[in-house]
Amino acid sequence: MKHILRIFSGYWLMFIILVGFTYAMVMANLWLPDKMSEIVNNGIIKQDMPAIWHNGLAMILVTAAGGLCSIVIGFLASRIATGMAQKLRTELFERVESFALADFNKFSTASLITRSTNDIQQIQMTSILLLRLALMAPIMAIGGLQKAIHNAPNLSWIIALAVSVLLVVIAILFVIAVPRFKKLQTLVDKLNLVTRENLVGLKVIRAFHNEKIEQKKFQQANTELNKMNLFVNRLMMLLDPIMTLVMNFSSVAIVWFGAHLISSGNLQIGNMMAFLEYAMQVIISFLLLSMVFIMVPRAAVSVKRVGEVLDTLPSIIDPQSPQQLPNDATGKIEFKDVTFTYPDADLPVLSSINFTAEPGQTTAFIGSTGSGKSTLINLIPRFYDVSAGQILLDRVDIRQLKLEDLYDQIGYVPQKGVLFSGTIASNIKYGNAKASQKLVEKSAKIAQATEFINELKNGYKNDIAQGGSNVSGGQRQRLSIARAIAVEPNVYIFDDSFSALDFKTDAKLRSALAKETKHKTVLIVGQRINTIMNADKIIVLDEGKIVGQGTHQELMKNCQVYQEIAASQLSEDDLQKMSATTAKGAA
Ligand SMILES: Nc1ncnc2c1ncn2[C@@H]1O[C@H](COP(=O)(O)OP(=O)(O)OP(=O)(O)O)[C@@H](O)[C@H]1O
Repeated sequence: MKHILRIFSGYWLMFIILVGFTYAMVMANLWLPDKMSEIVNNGIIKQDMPAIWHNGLAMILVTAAGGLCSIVIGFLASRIATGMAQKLRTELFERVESFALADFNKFSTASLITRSTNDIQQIQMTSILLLRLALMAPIMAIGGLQKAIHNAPNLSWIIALAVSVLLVVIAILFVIAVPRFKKLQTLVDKLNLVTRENLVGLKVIRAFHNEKIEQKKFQQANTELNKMNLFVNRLMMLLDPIMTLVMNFSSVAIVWFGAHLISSGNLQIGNMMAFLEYAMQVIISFLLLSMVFIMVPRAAVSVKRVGEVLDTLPSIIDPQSPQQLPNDATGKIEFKDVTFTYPDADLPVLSSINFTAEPGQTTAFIGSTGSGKSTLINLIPRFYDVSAGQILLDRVDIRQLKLEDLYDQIGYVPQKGVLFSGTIASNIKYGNAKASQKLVEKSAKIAQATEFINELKNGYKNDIAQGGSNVSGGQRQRLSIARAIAVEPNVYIFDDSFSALDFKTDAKLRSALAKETKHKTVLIVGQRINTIMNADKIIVLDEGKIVGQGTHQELMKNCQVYQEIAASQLSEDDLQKMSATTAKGAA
């Protein structure tokens, strides 16, 4: 709630104006029945035409003023509520953007989407309702009650009875509906999750012909949501006939008992008519107030869900007193006794990792799947922080650096090429907005992307669709590599980033890259030995531990895990050729 109040405080002036107009509108509405009473008592009964004209004209003017106030209230309420919703959405988006990967795991992606769309929509709708009704209803109820009692005190019990019946009905609805509101939002989350999974995995679903199963899953989530929506809406709809009944019975009772009072000379017709109107105003006010009471808990669920995201502080942030990298920073990376455990996991994925990646050298990582290669290199851009030990960049602990300074040093190429909607050029410049066209073209050239870019109708200005879906996997990888080169970093991280390239392109790219990265620190995760065997240093991982470090030749001699990987990937012929080369090198 503190976030809502904080954002709301920016609209205090509009709110004060809204309160003023609300007061004026209610006063206008409360003034009208008295005038009508005067028309009946003094104009119609006493046949005083000027009184009818005079009061009638005044009523028209006041009605027009009340209508005008209502329009202004509607306008201000919408401005405040939609402005608050926009601000909330922005804050939520910025907070989610600042999350470390560990923070994301606290919420599912689907839930984050529901929270920033559906939940905020819910808050917006309730805010409009609150601003329009929650202020008006109490003033109208109290004012109407006062006026009604003033006009016909003997009939006041009818209002008390009608309001009591309404309150009992609303209390029952409240108790049944409120717990369902929370469930409703969770079901929207679930539907989003199924939809998202289906859209992302569409190709796989088709290929395995699992449309029926997926449709069933979706149907189930959809039906559950539908049932809950139906239940809640039906419950709320009950209010309508009950309210009509209460209002009609109240009118009949007022006319019935009022007629008796009139015939006994204790009440004038005009006062009874005014009482009737005031009674309706009071009943409607209570009804509006109760609607607000029902809507508020529903929005409160959404406020809580949005608040949970806003209250989650990003776990990886700039240090309080950041250190500077030395002026002669070269991109040397040192892992010192690094251990890492994923949040919520029991056992470490990496333990006692010690190595140095020198500038001007390529350090490669190899190991069976799940041995921790990606996890290890993901620690360098601080996607996660180490659980123990230290990672140093040019002798400075990376946690002591400003995140911006750290990212400026790193050119990261993920396993799966990710592009953003825009153009080829905007994607290459993604990490370095100031990159000149010359640098963009040079980066594309090294990444072996020039050939296919030149074939495109608009070249570098060619559109890239959302997620890069209009380019092939290999082209996406090449553009991701160009994007990293355009940053001109000191440290390159390639997380198995060459897997979608054909043999010829791979060779050309590596040779061009070698020239560009001559003085840089290059870290490569590879699945296949022949893609990393020329590295200056190969680090062999097994179950999160380093089991070998050295060149290909050294490891072939003294690292059993490496030998096993080599035996499983290379033919007898290759191995013999390699050992001959090794022997020659040794001699
Ligand atoms: N977000 C995560 N939360 C919990 N455990 C994870 C997470 N990501 C990976 N792991 C676990 O950490 C271990 C190492 O995974 P990692 O992706 O680093 O291996 P890898 O060597 O890169 O594998 P591959 O070659 O298949 O990509 C695996 O057992 C994996 O299940």
